[in-house]
Amino acid sequence: MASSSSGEFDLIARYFSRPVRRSPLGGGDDCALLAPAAGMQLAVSSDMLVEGRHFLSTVDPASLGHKALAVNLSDLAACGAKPLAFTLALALPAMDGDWLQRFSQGLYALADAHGCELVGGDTTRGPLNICITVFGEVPAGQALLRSGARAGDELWVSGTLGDARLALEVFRGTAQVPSEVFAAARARMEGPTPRVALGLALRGVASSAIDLSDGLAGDLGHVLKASGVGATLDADAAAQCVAARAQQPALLDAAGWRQLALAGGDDYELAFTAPPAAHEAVLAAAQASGTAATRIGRIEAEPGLRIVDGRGQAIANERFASFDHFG
Ligand SMILES: Nc1ncnc2c1ncn2[C@@H]1O[C@H](COP(=O)(O)OP(=O)(O)O)[C@@H](O)[C@H]1O
Ligand SMILES: Cc1ncc(C[n+]2csc(CCOP(=O)(O)OP(=O)(O)O)c2C)c(N)n1
Ligand SMILES: [Mg+2]
Repeated sequence: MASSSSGEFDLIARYFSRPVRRSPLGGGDDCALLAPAAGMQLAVSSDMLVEGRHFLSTVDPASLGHKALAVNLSDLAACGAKPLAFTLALALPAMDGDWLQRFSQGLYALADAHGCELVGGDTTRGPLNICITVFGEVPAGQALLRSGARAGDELWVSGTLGDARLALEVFRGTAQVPSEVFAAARARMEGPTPRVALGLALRGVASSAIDLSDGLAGDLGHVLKASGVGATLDADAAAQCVAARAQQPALLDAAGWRQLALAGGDDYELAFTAPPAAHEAVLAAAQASGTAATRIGRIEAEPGLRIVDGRGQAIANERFASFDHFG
């Protein structure tokens, strides 16, 4: 009907209709048109954020706009793909101009930072739900895959781990931390930084990569399975990557820090493998992209994930369960 239609299309025109420059056709027609450069493959990935499951109803809409795109760009980063464009499918409980203004601000700020254009989407009324599909490009045959890890490779992780989970536990009332620790952890939970530059720099260097959303131990399992290999993971090396630990070392015991790092979730860092001969090239890629890279283990021929402490002793009595929507 005309009245509800004009509301819907007015909303799209007002908040989600900037002109596109890099794509032949953006929103407004039945399809958008993309034109990846010659010799490039399209990398495509979707991730959805659902209120109450992926974010709290109290989150700043600008942060939500940022995070909805960030978790998707993180998948492009894991493939070594350069962001091109994205679509936005949105279910909204009501037309709230202030909310939309702030959401689109956060969304476009990250999109602009990566030269990634909004080229279309869908808008309906319903429980708050945001689904983005990103499109990137990567030279044919050069995408970083989960299946490329080989025995003898070093295992690396970017950035920091576990801080988003720490903030979530504070929100849930199950952890208490000093206010400056909470502020930093909350920034990681609500505003993850997709490691796009690192992913690009790792093309031709890393043998495999994955982005970390459900938790390091579980996500690493996908790489091991896809590659037909196993690994030894130094849980204490990974636990050194929790930023809150540097701020407040006595907040948790060693097992607590390991739990955050290996089973926290919501990290949006890259775990990747590379042959030892590429060790210096990995460090150079990390430096060139302004991202920390920490070596946390080694790939082995024997299948399975062996989790050890800093002295190489097996950790048998700790469970590192990853996030599972139906687990
Ligand atoms: N509903 C679906 N239909 C088809 N493929 C799906 C669906 N849900 C997930 N997948 C695929 O399953 C794989 C694992 O999904 P997921 O764990 O969400 O990956 P990621 O952590 O990279 O977002 C991905 O390759 C994804 O494309
Ligand atoms: C309110 C709330 N509850 C729980 C979490 C933690 N959390 C929700 S989904 C998720 C895993 C990642 O989400 P998923 O949909 O599995 O992303 P994908 O693996 O597909 O990238 C985590 C750690 C959160 N961020 N906010
Ligand atoms: Mg997904």
